[in-house]
Amino acid sequence: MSGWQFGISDVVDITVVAIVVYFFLRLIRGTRAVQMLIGVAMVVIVYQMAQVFGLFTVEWIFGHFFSAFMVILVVLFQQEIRRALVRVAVNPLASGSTPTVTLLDELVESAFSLVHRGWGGLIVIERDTGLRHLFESGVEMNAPIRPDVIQSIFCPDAPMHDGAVIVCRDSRGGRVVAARVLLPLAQITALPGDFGTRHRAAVGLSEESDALVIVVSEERGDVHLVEEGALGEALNSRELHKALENSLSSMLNMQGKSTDMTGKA
Ligand SMILES: Nc1ncnc2c1ncn2[C@@H]1O[C@H](COP(=O)(O)OP(=O)(O)OP(=O)(O)O)[C@@H](O)[C@H]1O
Repeated sequence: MSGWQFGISDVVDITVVAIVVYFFLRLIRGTRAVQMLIGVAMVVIVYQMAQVFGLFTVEWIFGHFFSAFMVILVVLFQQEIRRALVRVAVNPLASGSTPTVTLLDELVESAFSLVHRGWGGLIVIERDTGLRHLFESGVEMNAPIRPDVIQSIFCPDAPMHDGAVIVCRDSRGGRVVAARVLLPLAQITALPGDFGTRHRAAVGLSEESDALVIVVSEERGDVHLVEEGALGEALNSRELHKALENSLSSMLNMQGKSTDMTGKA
């Protein structure tokens, strides 16, 4: 013990482990992975006790269980691992542009133009997590984000009204870069029973990425903003504008950029 030295590399070591544990716990908080983790912990405890008390057969069985442990962990936590990797693989170009007042206005007007027509819609706003892998399920396009464009996509008679549109920010505000995109669905238990697949798709994508999703309900005629796997309250246009502004400016994490969004000098 006397020869033990605590150096800068130990501080870095402990800090990195603490950060990894913190993000892991944050990632699995409130998910079924917590129950699975408790189950795994119980198996480990039983194995340790079998070793201490010399229970040969139990130790043998659990020893074989642990030889396949890594495979079991990957299978059990595949959803969480996928979500973590997608979040780590952030899009380095996405945060290069500022959401302008025009983008916020256009998003809000587009969503409520669907409400006024009694149509449903899903508008995904890409943030740091790249969503290009989802484009394959839909149709790539390059159109300005405007109420008439969004209406022409989500009109129930239009061939591309099913699925979601994806909006990317650019120097002029934002562009619709894909339509008719299929999103991953959240677990059926993630939402109250009166919400259907449109809302489940919004929650599903926001569980595995940092995208913001505006859901316009065809049935109820209300608008929700979905972020980090949580479906917020129904919002009016002012509330939606405020919520988008908050979420997009917190993503940029730069005070000065909110000036651009509000348009105030
Ligand atoms: N995986 C998915 N990805 C993207 N969009 C989807 C997905 N699944 C369903 N949708 C969209 O949701 C529509 C069906 O919505 P549904 O009525 O089942 O859900 P809902 O949540 O009750 O919505 P609403 O309140 O608008 O009725 C489909 O026509 C399709 O456009």
